[in-house]
Amino acid sequence: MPRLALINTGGTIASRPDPGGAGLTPQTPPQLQGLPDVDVTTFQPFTLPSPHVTPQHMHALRALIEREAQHFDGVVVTHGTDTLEETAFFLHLTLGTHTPVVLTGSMRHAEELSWDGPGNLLDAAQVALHPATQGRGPLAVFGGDVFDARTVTKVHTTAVDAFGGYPGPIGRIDHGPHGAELRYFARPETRPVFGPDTITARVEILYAYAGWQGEGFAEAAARAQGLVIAALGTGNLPPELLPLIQESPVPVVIATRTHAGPVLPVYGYAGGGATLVRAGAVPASFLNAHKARLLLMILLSLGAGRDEIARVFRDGAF
Ligand SMILES: NC(=O)C[C@H](N)C(=O)O
Repeated sequence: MPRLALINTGGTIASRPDPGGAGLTPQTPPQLQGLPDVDVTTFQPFTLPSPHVTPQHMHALRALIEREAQHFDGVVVTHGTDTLEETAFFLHLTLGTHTPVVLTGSMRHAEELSWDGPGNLLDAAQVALHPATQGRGPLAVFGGDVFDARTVTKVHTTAVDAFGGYPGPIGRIDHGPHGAELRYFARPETRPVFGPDTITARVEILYAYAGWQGEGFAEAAARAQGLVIAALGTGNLPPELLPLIQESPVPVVIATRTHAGPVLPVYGYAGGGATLVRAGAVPASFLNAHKARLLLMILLSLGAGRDEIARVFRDGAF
């Protein structure tokens, strides 16, 4: 019998209206239905709405998976959708296990007619136990789409089809006359594994906008060990930011607030991406700001200096 570890962490997939409370809260972990021939062992490291999940929770989840995965053929993590992509990417960066790990959740709760928890959980379990999932690192499964942890992102606040991210899913699971059919559109890749003992570094994100004069930059640079800026377009900023980045006491990574495409240092006007890179900033490649933050936190927690940080982001070594 295939053995599956089901790790429940909270989110809407575990939520119901709180009697006497203000709204939904995580209460009851979901149960896997539809796979009677699978031996399921359940873990519950925490029960949180995902806006309460921190990198320390991700680190604890990683330790649990590293410890337990060897006893299982697949691991499914149920998680709130708001920060699911951050936990998925943290696990992508830090998990060394070869056992497939799949994250899923739901957009509707168990008392709604459109409850999408059981279907997503079944899909996630079938993906995790499928031989073609071997060697792919942590994945996210939602609405039948299978996503890479590096690119997956929540693209809708309420739709059941809430996950996307350029360039889209790397696989698809459907249920045909012969049962589950899983297809991948890309081959597995090897990836480096980063293994910090603890997550000690503080990294903050600043969000750029037309007319930003750098408000908040100095304060953030004084209390953090690294900064990520969700910049404009290909990674450009208003001119007032250029001297701040030049003199920044901490590494600055430039991501984009645009929803797809790389950060590319092409513009040479003050604050243009080429001038920011010349001033020492590091382009985040295709990572969104909150994933770039996790990578920077992990690198800083491992003691990486500016050159090593720049190399990892530049080479896409993640
Ligand atoms: N659909 C969800 O799971 C959203 C919820 N707020 C959470 O992330 O915990």
